[in-house]
Amino acid sequence: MTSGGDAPGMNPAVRAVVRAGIYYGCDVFAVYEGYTGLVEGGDLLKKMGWEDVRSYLSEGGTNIGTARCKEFRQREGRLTAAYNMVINGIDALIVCGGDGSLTGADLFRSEWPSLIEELVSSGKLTTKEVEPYKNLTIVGLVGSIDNDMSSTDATIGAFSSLERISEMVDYIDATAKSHSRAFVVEVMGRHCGWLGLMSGLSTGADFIFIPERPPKAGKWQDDLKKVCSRHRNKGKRKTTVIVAEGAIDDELNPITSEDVKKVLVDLGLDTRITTLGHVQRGGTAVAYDRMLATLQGVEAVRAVLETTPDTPSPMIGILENKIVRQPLVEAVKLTKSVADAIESKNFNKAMNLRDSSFEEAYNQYLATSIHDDESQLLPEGERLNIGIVHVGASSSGLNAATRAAALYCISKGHKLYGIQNGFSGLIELGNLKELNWLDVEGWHNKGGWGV
Ligand SMILES: Nc1ncnc2c1ncn2[C@@H]1O[C@H](COP(=O)(O)OP(=O)(O)O)[C@@H](O)[C@H]1O
Ligand SMILES: O=P(O)(O)OC[C@H]1O[C@](O)(COP(=O)(O)O)[C@@H](O)[C@@H]1O
Repeated sequence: MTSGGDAPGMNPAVRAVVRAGIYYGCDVFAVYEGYTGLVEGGDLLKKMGWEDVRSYLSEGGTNIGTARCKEFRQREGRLTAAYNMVINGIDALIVCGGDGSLTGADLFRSEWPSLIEELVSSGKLTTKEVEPYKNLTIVGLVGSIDNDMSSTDATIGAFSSLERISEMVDYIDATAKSHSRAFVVEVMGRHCGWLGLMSGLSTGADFIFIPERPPKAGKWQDDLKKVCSRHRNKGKRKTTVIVAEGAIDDELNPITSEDVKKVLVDLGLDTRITTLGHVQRGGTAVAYDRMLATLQGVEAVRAVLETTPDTPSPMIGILENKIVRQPLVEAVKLTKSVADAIESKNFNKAMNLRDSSFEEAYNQYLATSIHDDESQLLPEGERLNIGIVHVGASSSGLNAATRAAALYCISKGHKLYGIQNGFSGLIELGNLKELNWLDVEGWHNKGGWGV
């Protein structure tokens, strides 16, 4: 089943589950339209063959449909769902969705014995019919563009969405640069700032607003102006500000794209708002999500086969590039504690709870966007002259890495020299070029090596 908001990679996940299930000797059913499929049953439960998922790897959205199903939130709905599962011979459920869908799945599992009992006592099913269905096995796959689930580094769809946002900001940059305009780009993510942070990092945005690190109420307007005018004074022709849809200030007041636009207009910048909306969920999955969904889909089937009534429901995650099984309930609980930390204004805790690299990524974003010209500078004696050299075949990302290194060096007072012509540049004098702030402007998305 796919449930909640669709995400690129859900189809590859379904394909992997269907094929791995068949490979391991299971009968595999697709539950169409999320939990609605379980509640309504009938044609919405369909046995799948190997061929039924052909071409799913490269298709966006979810072909088996998804929904937000009110009935499943009620015990009555879950009772009908249990009935439909038993009469179709289904004894395990793999749910690909966000924390809501996985919470529902775990509740369903914990209630299962009492639901079965009720189906027998009400005469809908006989003791013999329910005999093989004493327990329900649940496995969670996290499909969401928001990357808001704790205990996993990436959710299925998040990197595709990030890619889409970065592409769209690149497109917007053309107009921004041509007209010397400012753009406020609003991105999705519900209450999670991962898409906002990572797209800020990937597009070299001048400023970002994310819920986990809210700016000071009543002061952020001046800070935004300071940073944007500093960048303009350095010769930058465009201004990009990313606003996560859940952005707030440290008093928990929402910060909207309109609020941000007003500040930029006040600064004298010709400003437009682009709300990216559902293009962020559209299109085919990037290779990373296809790979993640496939590896995790296979692992989900294995987990179904290995789970016993005593094992906590697993959620399939990825940690430091390894596919892992995590206790689903714990992961959901941890995810909810981020929202609680924000609610109680404990923003440091919220940053730490996100995932191991969230805070680090935020600091690296700051280091490469130079929010402050002076405060990071090291004393004269500690400043270095550093060379950066590229040797071997060029690959994408070299300029982005050089830009990041240069901006970091500048913020600390080091000098970064680009060395031309590989190692031979070290031998021949005159191949050094000091990289200044404006030299690396726009290198976050330029191919080749600008040095
Ligand atoms: N606490 C719950 N109990 C039962 N079902 C739930 C619960 N939370 C969510 N669901 C089911 O999962 C569906 C998707 O949840 P939702 O929160 O909208 O999306 P997501 O899974 O992306 O977080 C809901 O429409 C509902 O059918
Ligand atoms: O498509 P809808 O119903 O307008 O929902 C929009 C929400 O869904 C998302 O795109 C994905 O969220 P979920 O994965 O939790 O469903 C959020 O970023 C956004 O807030």
